[in-house]
Amino acid sequence: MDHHLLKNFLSQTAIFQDFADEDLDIVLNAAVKRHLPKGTFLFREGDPGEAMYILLEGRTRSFTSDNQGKEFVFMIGEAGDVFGEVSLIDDEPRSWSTQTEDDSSFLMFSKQDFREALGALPNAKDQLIMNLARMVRRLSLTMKNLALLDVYGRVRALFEGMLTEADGQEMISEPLTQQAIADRVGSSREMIARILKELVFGGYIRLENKRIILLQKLPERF
Ligand SMILES: Nc1ncnc2c1ncn2[C@@H]1O[C@@H]2COP(=O)(O)O[C@H]2[C@H]1O
Repeated sequence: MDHHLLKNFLSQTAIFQDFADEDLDIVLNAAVKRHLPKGTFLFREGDPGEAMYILLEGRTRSFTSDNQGKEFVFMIGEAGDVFGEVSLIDDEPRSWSTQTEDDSSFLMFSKQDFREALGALPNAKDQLIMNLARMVRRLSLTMKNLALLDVYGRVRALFEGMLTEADGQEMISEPLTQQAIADRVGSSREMIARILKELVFGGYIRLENKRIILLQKLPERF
């Protein structure tokens, strides 16, 4: 992407959407473009925060894990999402790990450039606060689902948030393994295998190359 396309891209991200043209130049001049192959860690939970990233292309997975390797995936990041600003704001370690799911490219801002750009751009702080507010809301919803829904309810909420329409069919076009579903709802692969089997048996879904086709609305309860 050249400078003009990058500016256009930034102006459509949640964090830089209302920036004046010359402010976007300041932001871009502070950034370095990085390409990271699939499976690269942007950072690991507990690392010191050295940089902030904006995803240009590709996908990321943000998660926390225990020392047995069990993971809980908080979010799948897409183009325009921001990663790593929290540690640059509060100087505390990274709150979770983020890894690329595909070959991905980013704009990277070092801690120092991030702070200088913030100082030079009066509305940057407001936008960051808005972004933090979105994070809190997202986290509240995740907590609510974990606390109040059973595993089937969390699977249903996950699927409903991922459904898209293609060729007159509702489906989840992102290929999902049973383990990936388990990691996103805080359950085990075995439990997810059981739920999927019952949903197929009940005529609610069809599985096709790790993709899920919705045949009828998922039941409230299971
Ligand atoms: N609740 C959340 N919703 C979305 N993104 C988050 C949330 N919590 C943390 N992050 C992002 O994940 C990053 C992990 O490293 P940092 O703590 O530096 O900065 C964090 C944010 O960019």
